[in-house]
Amino acid sequence: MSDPAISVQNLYRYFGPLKAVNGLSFDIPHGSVCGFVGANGAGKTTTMRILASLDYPTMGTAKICGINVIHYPEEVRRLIGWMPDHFGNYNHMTVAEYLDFYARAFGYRGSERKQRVEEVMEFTDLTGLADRFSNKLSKGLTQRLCLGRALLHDPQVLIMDEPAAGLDPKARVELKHLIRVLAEEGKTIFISSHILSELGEMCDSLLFVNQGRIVHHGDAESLRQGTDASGGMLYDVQVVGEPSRLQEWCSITPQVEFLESRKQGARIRIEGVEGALAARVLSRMIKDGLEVTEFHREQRNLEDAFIDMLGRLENPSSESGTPTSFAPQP
Ligand SMILES: Nc1ncnc2c1ncn2[C@@H]1O[C@H](COP(=O)(O)OP(=O)(O)OP(=O)(O)O)[C@@H](O)[C@H]1O
Repeated sequence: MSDPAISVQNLYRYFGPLKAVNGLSFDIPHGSVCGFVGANGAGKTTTMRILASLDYPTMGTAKICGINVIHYPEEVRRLIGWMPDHFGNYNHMTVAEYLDFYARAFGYRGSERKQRVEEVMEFTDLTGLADRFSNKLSKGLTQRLCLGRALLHDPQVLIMDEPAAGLDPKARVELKHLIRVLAEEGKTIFISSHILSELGEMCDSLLFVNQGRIVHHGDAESLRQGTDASGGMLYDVQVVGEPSRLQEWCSITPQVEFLESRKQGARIRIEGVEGALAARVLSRMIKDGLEVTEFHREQRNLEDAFIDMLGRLENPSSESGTPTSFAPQP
């Protein structure tokens, strides 16, 4: 059986006392797209930098297509395309010159180099901008240029750190399209992002990391369903008058949690997944004098699932599934 495209085993990276990566293990099969998700400071960039052979782990192993990144960084660099979250640019270098410079660094010569630069500009839709100064591009075009640079040597594995950060919706759609095309070509893509809804659409699997540890590895659908089953149902509730009354009511009512204020109400969670329980909660709200104008169930999205997961980590007792019962009121 062939080695996974990316394999990380018991990976640790300490910065003094700070455990930025704290025992990560995961495999990503060839030809799949894996989203790497976590709060700021969770250890994503550090992990990706190790995989890109730019940093050493304190302990553990990381392999690309079976090749150890610590022992064989040169070989690994031939296999990966690295798109960092921030990258340097040069004054007075056009798009074509910029790509040509990197193609030369990758060892391409003569007509092969020219052809490779043209192919990459075509793929990233930069051909019409070949003579533009590379440091004068919009954020979206700059990201496409950075992707082009990462693709010059036609790598099997792409590691992308927050490629969609700071992009407007149109540029995000364009980037997503390019990632989809690369995935269809069979490349393995490991991508970090804070925009979970977009990752859910394009990734075969999602890897959630918190404080340097993996808290979930699975597909987006199972995450939505799994969290749904244990994390209850979400409702949008609109009321007449002060929404703060609704918040107070939630704080004294078992099995109901206030999640966030909204213009005329709030988003709340009702524990359990039975419709009958939601009906009892609504009836109790009304009996308790809240003037409810709207009450409807909301679809859980990946952000909800992630926040829930973090909440359960911080408060493991809420995972037990044995909350105080919400008894029907006489
Ligand atoms: N070179 C370094 N020296 C000291 N601490 C570092 C260094 N690099 C990262 N850290 C710390 O390690 C932790 C993990 O950082 P990392 O950049 O990997 O997180 P991240 O998940 O990528 O966060 P973000 O989403 O904000 O980019 C953070 O607390 C960060 O401050």
